[in-house]
Amino acid sequence: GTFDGYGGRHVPDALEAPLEHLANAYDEVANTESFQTDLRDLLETFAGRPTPLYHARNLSERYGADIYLKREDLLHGGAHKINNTLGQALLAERAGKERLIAETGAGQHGTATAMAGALLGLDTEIYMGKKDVERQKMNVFRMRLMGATVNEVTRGGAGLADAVDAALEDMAENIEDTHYLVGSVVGPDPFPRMVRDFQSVIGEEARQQMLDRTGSLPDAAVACVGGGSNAIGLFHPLREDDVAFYGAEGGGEGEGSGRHAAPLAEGEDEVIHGMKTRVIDTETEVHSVSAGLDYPGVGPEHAMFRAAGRAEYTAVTDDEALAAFRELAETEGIIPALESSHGVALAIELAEHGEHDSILVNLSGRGDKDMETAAEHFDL
Ligand SMILES: CC/C=C(/N=C/c1c(COP(=O)(O)O)cnc(C)c1O)C(=O)O
Repeated sequence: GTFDGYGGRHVPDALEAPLEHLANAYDEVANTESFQTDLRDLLETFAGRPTPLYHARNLSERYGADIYLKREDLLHGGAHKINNTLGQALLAERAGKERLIAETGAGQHGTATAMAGALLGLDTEIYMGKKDVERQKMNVFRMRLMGATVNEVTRGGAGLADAVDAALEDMAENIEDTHYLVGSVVGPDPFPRMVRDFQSVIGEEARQQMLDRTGSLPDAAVACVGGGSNAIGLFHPLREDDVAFYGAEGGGEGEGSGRHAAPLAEGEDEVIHGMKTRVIDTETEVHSVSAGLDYPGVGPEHAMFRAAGRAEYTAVTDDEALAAFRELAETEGIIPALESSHGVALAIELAEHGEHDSILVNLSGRGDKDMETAAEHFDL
């Protein structure tokens, strides 16, 4: 489970065996007809797949390029996270686990985990930084409404990385009856490749939809990058194609500000949360206006793509993301999540510079959860 030296399983010995067991269980079950049938049925009838590929005509006209949006914002729960939580929860159920735990920042992964837990009758506990509990209140309420316990994490920076730490500790203590449903392509093997496989439904659908709609593949694929799961889900099925990849990271308050969440564009090679990957440096304070990008590390497959020059990663600042958030709302009547707004901002920049004629953007989630934050920035 490595990606050209990135990834791996950098964990205490006590976790080696349980993770090897999970990896074997995944490899055995994931490709069986029965598992795929159950997962496909839930993705269709519970989550609402396939998601539309929307041609954003107004935005395309404004910038002189064909911009297509993959509408993961229309999924049940409002983001791509449900693709992964249904897959992992089905695995956990088959493994006889009685309890799900998860980390969350934007509360979308926490909500999607609570949905899967309620659906399959599994006890669910979500670890969420105090800072994020306060800025994603609607999602905290939704999780509790579905019977999940939301455990407010106050250690460290009370953010997403601290929630991951707390969840990893819980996993180590309760491995017998508990599955840690990791919310992005991060953590020790098998999590990055397992989450990638569950999110690849995005790129598989979008690839076929582009061919059916336009007769060809897009010149470029663009997605925001927090842990990296919606981006890798779009990129991975296209990795052999002649399609340029652009990842938009949380540039926070900008280069030199010392406050960002852009490990690929501005970090260094390090180990974090059981994986060798790119991490922001120790002098930088992890920050993003969007809770879902507010994480100091990133999936190892992206570190590999960056090192191989297969993808280009750009730090998109809070202000640039907020501007794109508002522009999409006004231009297309679609309110994106603040996370997804980073990808929209990068797509607009690419279109403006005339680098590509057709650009496919992953709209990873909707902005309902961000209304309070947006109201602090826009006096409407
Ligand atoms: C797992 C922690 C990340 C969360 N969300 C991340 C997120 C992201 C970034 O996560 P990745 O796709 O894994 O990079 C993008 N779009 C939306 C709508 C998100 O909610 C969460 O807790 O909901």
